[in-house]
Amino acid sequence: MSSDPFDFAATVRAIPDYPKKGIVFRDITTLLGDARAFRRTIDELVQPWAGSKIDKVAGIEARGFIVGGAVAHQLSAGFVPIRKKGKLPYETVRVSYALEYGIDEIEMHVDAVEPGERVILVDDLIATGGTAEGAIKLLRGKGAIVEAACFIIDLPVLGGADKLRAMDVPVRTLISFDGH
Ligand SMILES: O=P(O)(O)OC[C@H]1O[C@H](OP(=O)(O)OP(=O)(O)O)[C@H](O)[C@@H]1O
Ligand SMILES: Nc1ncnc2[nH]cnc12
Repeated sequence: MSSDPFDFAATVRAIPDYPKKGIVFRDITTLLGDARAFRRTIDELVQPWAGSKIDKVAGIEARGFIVGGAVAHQLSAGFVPIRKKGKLPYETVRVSYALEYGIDEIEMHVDAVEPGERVILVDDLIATGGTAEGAIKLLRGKGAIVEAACFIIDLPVLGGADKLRAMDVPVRTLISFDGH
């Protein structure tokens, strides 16, 4: 991997007032569509674990599937989908998580991880951390060891990364944006 600095933030598109007024939506489709940026993003996210034994990568629906699938391939690990409720076909475990307004639920197949397996959680973005916190509860509930949580984008003003660190999960992010 080359060590020249790469401006990851410049490859993410900002959409003001989407999906509602006051939110600046951080659109990663521009990063994903740029072959060099996508490659560099995945290389950079996995860098601390290159060569170490990670059993599985868990990705959160929907954008976490794209990033997590690539990370799993890169680490020669299995992939575990964590989905919004009602989407997985087999028996699941389910957890509620806080949204900005209200609550929702995410699920994982009961047999997706084995006790003691080393897992990295991946999503495109961490905001309040509610979704990732729920995913960590699902993984730990089945005995997995959550080695780290990785996100392309952090919105630090919303405190999500600090929330995960308080759960003893190391957090890796590549870009920080002010505001939300
Ligand atoms: O840290 P949080 O406050 O929990 O927010 C972060 C989550 O929000 C976004 O997903 P979204 O819920 O919009 O779902 P989508 O990927 O299916 O569009 C993002 O991809 C994360 O999964
Ligand atoms: N500002 C934002 N941009 C993209 N996805 C998000 N999920 C939560 N906040 C977001």
